[in-house]
Amino acid sequence: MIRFENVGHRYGMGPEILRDVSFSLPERSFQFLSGPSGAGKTTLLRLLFMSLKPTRGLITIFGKDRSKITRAELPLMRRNIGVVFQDFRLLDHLTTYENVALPLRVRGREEASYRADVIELLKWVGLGERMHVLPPILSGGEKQRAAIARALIEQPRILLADEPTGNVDPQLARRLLRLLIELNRLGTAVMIATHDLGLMDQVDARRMVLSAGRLEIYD
Ligand SMILES: Nc1ncnc2c1ncn2[C@@H]1O[C@H](COP(=O)(O)OP(=O)(O)OP(=O)(O)O)[C@@H](O)[C@H]1O
Repeated sequence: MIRFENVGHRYGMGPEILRDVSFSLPERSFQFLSGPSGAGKTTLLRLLFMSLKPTRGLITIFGKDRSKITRAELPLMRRNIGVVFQDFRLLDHLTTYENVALPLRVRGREEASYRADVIELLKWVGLGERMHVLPPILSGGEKQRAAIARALIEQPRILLADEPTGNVDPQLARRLLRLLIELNRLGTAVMIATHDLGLMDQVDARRMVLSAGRLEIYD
């Protein structure tokens, strides 16, 4: 589904942050991405989401050469990639329901065509009772689940989550992890970037570890 071959990245004239990174992400796979702070996890996620271009190497995303994907093609390609950012990026003036529905609204879909899907997804992440609340009133864990629902509303083939359990207590972190495992069971590939060793120990999944710009994979 996605392949990196000898990918390197540097910001401007700075040092190479990622070096000779090679891996493939199969359909329906589940993996953790870890490594010390500053190791390049967010950079790797940005390359996957196509918000950065690699400075060298080859990336193939859904069968297409990344270097040949035009700006005009990006929105359509990105519908296959759900992202949960570290800071959630929910819009405070929209309700939870409206935040989750936003990607569809932006695309010009009629509300009647998606309303039931948004409600079902909100119930699935456990926010059925919170859908008319504004994000500033949600708890950290509820915001996290709202961000996950928004990332999933277009039924992406892969979900990328950057430190999804960074701001929640261990019990909530376990619940979120169960949600992501269930999502994976239903067919979506999942990549979780995290420092949290305790979280990784709860699942027997592939570990991709970045250190000093290089990637080691433990299957
Ligand atoms: N836009 C940028 N311009 C220049 N340097 C950057 C930029 N973004 C990140 N870096 C540098 O690239 C390196 C890797 O950063 P990145 O955010 O990918 O690491 P990370 O593993 O996600 O870290 P953390 O776990 O702390 O979030 C760091 O040294 C960082 O300072």
